Amino acid sequence: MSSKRFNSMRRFLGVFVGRGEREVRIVMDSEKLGAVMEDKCGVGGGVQDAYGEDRATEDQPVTPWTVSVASGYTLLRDPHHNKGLAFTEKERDAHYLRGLLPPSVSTQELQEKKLMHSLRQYDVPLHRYVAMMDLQERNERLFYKLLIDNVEELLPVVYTPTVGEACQKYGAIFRRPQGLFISLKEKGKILEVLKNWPEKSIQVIVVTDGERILGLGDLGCQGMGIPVGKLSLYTALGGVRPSACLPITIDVGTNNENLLNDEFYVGLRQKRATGQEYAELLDEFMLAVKQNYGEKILIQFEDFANHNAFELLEKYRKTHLVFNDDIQGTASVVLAGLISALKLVGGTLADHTFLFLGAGEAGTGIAELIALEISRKTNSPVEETRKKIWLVDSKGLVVSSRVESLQHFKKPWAHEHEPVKELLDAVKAIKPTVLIGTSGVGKTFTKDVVEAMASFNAKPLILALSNPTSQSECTAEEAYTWSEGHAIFASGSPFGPVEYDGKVFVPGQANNAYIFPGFGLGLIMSGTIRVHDDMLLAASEALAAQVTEENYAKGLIYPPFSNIRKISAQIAANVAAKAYELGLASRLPRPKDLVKFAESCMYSPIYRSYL
Ligand SMILES: O=C([O-])CC(=O)C(=O)O
Ligand SMILES: [Mg+2]
Repeated sequence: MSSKRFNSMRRFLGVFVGRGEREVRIVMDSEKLGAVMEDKCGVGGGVQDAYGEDRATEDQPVTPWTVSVASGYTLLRDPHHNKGLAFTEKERDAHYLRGLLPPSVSTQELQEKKLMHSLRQYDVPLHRYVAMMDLQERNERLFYKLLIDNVEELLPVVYTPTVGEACQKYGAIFRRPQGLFISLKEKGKILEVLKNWPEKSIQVIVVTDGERILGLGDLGCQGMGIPVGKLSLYTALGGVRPSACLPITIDVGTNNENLLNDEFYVGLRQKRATGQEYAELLDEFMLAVKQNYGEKILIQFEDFANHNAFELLEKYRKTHLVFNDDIQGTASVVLAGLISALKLVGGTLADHTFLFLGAGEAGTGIAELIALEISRKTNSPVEETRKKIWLVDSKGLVVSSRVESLQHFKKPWAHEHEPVKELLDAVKAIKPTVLIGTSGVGKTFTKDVVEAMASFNAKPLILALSNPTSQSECTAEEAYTWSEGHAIFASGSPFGPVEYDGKVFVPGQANNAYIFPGFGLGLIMSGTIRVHDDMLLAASEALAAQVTEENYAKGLIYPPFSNIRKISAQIAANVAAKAYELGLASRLPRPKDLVKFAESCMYSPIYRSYL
């Protein structure tokens, strides 16, 4: 066939395939489809489509309606392949784009420059968020290139804290689905719902039921912003390709009266299902996910309320590759900060006394991992090492006289002590060297609390972890001012540098965003089938090792996010190494240099040539 004739055929060869009433047009391009790529990392792999994207593998054939090789106007509307003005002259000829674009040809760098310029025109953070979501829906590679190259500036836009406001207003800003909504209406049909998602080679799912979105409480179905944001970070920070990431929101109703009465609310208008009804939906979901994507699919639980978070993790960690970011990711990032802080405060972890405000997923998760690390390092039983760790909840210090009425996850922390109601009194009684806020309640580290910490510690370690910024236990400025410049401070939401007494302090961001992208990459690239607590310790150690003398000099206990891909590769390598050591990694033979391997697996957002 002459190439001219072939080209015109390619343009018009619309093949209709369908299942049931569903029909989708596929444009066949036999010249370019089918270059088999080595499935090197398990992160990409499979067959490349006409534009070099990774598609189905032999194990996971593409169902007919998902192959779409676009050209012309459709190509400009396809966010996975669109390059906008960066289509070259030759590409414009080859893909029927002539006349559909203005004459100027741009580079990806120039596009970035223009976008950063226009983003900076918006004063309202939510407007920047919406602009970034629009970009993601228009030109995915440019979105990731921009995010990777400007990570410190854009993380607070697509992630915490702005994503919190986006969830609160999700009904008003919803445009197009960025993930799957699985509600009680889909009970009995979840496997079918999963098949509706256009991408088939999914490697990581972030799922929420919206009951505890950051420190903002029950946002029901509007919690979708969280899985979407977390998975953007999986790609930007951890290098997992976007088409392998699936955000899911499970909607079992909401107890948030404001949302139930909001005419723009997008979720089910009913009170939350609980008990057996909830458990059955989750069971069906977990089963369907494994059935559809196989044993090695990573499921990250995010922002579930305490009672469900612990139960789901406990239940499914034996049968699935599951990771709870709020319990385990937060624990790992905080432990990393504590390990690196030892360089500034001296001693070993075992020499310190820890007091938490907040005894939920984050608080008890961190406490348990600290106890485990000390137990490993000192060869003492974890029941012993827990004794230097104290928790305060809404009723006061967690003590043994309260044990009967405590939720099960608080019981291990009910030590012998007389009852103490207020945080300030607990600080004075316990005299902790480290104070950690995980209660989701803002402004609880008062001037008195911080002053008390500074009165018996030369360098009090203060971590205000609750998100978003409005829920932070104190601000960076408050911590430095009230401790007269002595505090070592880090927070879950970002704060800018603070000048106190002629010195500039740079607060670190103790956010699980440091951990989960690299952690997930490590699991995926090694084909790990179960998460083990020792992998969390391995991730913490890798992160702590990335803090430099220059960072310490500024009071930082975390490395800057600008190096995050390098850091993620180190975390991934340490996690994978531990998985191999524990016999939980299925990719054999083990790659020799795991750091290099992790780097080689990472998705690059640089445009590909379509010629
Ligand atoms: O999303 C974040 O910034 C950290 C986190 O997991 C939470 O606060 O629930
Ligand atoms: Mg979370």
